[in-house]
Amino acid sequence: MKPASFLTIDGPGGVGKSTITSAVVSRLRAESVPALETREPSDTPLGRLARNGTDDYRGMAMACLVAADRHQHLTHVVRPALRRGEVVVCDRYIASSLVLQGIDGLAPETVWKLNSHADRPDLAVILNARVDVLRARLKDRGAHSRYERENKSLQEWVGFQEAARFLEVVGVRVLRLDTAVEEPDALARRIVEAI
Ligand SMILES: Nc1ncnc2c1ncn2[C@@H]1O[C@H](COP(=O)(O)OP(=O)(O)OP(=O)(O)O)[C@@H](O)[C@H]1O
Ligand SMILES: Cc1cn([C@H]2C[C@H](O)[C@@H](COP(=O)(O)O)O2)c(=O)[nH]c1=O
Repeated sequence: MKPASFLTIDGPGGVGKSTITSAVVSRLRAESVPALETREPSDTPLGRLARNGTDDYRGMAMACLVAADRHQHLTHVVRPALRRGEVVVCDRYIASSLVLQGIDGLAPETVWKLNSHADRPDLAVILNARVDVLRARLKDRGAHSRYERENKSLQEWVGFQEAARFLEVVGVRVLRLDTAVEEPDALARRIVEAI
């Protein structure tokens, strides 16, 4: 199997995506593997509009906004880094669209079609954790968005299990990890081993 160079990390709000993305990148760099840490929505004006706009944009409008940002991100950040030979580790990608835009009422097939020109990850990591753990982490840390404020942890927990199956059916390699039972460093080690 070819080593994964485009790695995405998705899962419910508060599951530990940002923590584990950083831990994976640190571990890769410690092993002298050049790695880029990035995220979606991206840190561009379009990405900021999506990240800060979850109260203003819903359904198809939000799905199009995050898909447009995804293309901007792929063109200006992800593909150039891959061409330089870096491993790209992206906090949130298409699985988040399948689940969150799904919660807004879109069918997975619609979201997938909208993202049909977006690069497929070499490895899609899907993090999950028991709903009580997700809720406790969000309560401690505070909500980042409408999805987290509206107490959607159960829907996200189910949604990411379904998204993992959907991605496997369309041929994406998926790694499922439970962040309620392992510490971030142990999870990062398992992800780097899977690369
Ligand atoms: N494996 C883990 N074990 C214990 N606590 C964790 C673990 N991973 C993350 N946490 C804690 O859970 C909280 C949420 O983590 P983090 O912000 O990385 O989640 P996230 O999935 O990126 O959230 P969001 O979707 O809101 O961006 C943080 O306080 C973090 O320290
Ligand atoms: C990639 C992606 C993101 N979103 C939304 C979900 C959140 O409200 C923000 C991201 O913020 P977080 O701190 O990472 O939780 O963007 C979305 O709705 N769909 C997507 O595909």
